[in-house]
Amino acid sequence: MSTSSLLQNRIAFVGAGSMAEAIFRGLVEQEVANPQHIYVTNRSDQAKLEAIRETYGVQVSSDPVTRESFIREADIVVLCMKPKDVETAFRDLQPLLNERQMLVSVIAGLAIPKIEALLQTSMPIVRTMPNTSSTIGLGATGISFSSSVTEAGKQLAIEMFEAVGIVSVVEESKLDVVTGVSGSGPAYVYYFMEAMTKAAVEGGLSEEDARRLTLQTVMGAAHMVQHTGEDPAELRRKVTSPNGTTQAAIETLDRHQFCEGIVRAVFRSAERAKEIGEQIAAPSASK
Ligand SMILES: NC(=O)C1=CN([C@@H]2O[C@H](COP(=O)(O)OP(=O)(O)OC[C@H]3O[C@@H](n4cnc5c(N)ncnc54)[C@H](OP(=O)(O)O)[C@@H]3O)[C@@H](O)[C@H]2O)C=CC1
Ligand SMILES: O=C(O)[C@@H]1CCC=N1
Repeated sequence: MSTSSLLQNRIAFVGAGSMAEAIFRGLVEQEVANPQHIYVTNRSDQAKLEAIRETYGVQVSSDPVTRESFIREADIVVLCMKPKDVETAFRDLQPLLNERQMLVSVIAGLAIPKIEALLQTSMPIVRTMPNTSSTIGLGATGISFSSSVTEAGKQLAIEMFEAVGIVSVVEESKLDVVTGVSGSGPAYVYYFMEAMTKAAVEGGLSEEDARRLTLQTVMGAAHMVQHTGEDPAELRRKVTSPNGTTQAAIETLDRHQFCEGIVRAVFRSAERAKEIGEQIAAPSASK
């Protein structure tokens, strides 16, 4: 029997896409929240909501009246829409919110002061950057808090994201870097896997062998870092015999600026998060 304090809370998800589903799935499967106290709403995709209700036993609605009462009654409101939909969504949300509620945002780049300005509120706000691996409980989430979040509120938010993986509490100014590292990060690993598989097939392996060998290599390497506690650099050294095959491969990666490419990608993602946040209009510009 779970003793989670989240169990006492009503949680409304505004947006029912991949990030929202990853989070409420974790809450339901880990039994840290009561499915009957989880409300899921979206803009228009009723079929998606029905599928969610059937799968997770949570309450769903895109009917405006029910949706409004879900949000008004919630203790925690989780903002899970795309940045491009923020202005419209926030306009509808603003009259439904009150200062005893806590807001949790997963929206890339959208800073806490901007959320406060758009919603004209000083209610407690938790800004997060999760990733899609939360779907299978292996998420990595960066989290930060507005000054009005209480210690109990912080614990609730941490508990929410620990239900789907690990959590690092960081200063808000660091959340864009978190976006570059772990928010977008799964895509870099998938891209690397695509390249490995392509090379394997070009080298004459079957698609199936190429995929199996690539997957096990990535999983094995990640588990080695976790289980041995050794630095990736040290583990790499153990694979790399002097003047052997791995050394030849790493030298080739270096000639193609592999490391620099990754570093630049992380910072470009972080920069893009900031741009996206800045492009969401301030209240005066949206009127
Ligand atoms: N995907 C990722 O890897 C990550 C995403 N994020 C952030 O998570 C957020 C959501 O991304 P993701 O889940 O991928 O997006 P999806 O497109 O999968 O889902 C977006 C959801 O928002 C709903 N929505 C749109 N407008 C409104 C509105 N006005 N009111 C209520 N609901 C609305 C959509 O409803 P409908 O379908 O009915 O239109 C849909 O359910 C983004 O802000 C993104 O920056 C953060 C970390 C990682
Ligand atoms: O690509 C994006 O904008 C979102 C945010 C982090 C991961 N995906």
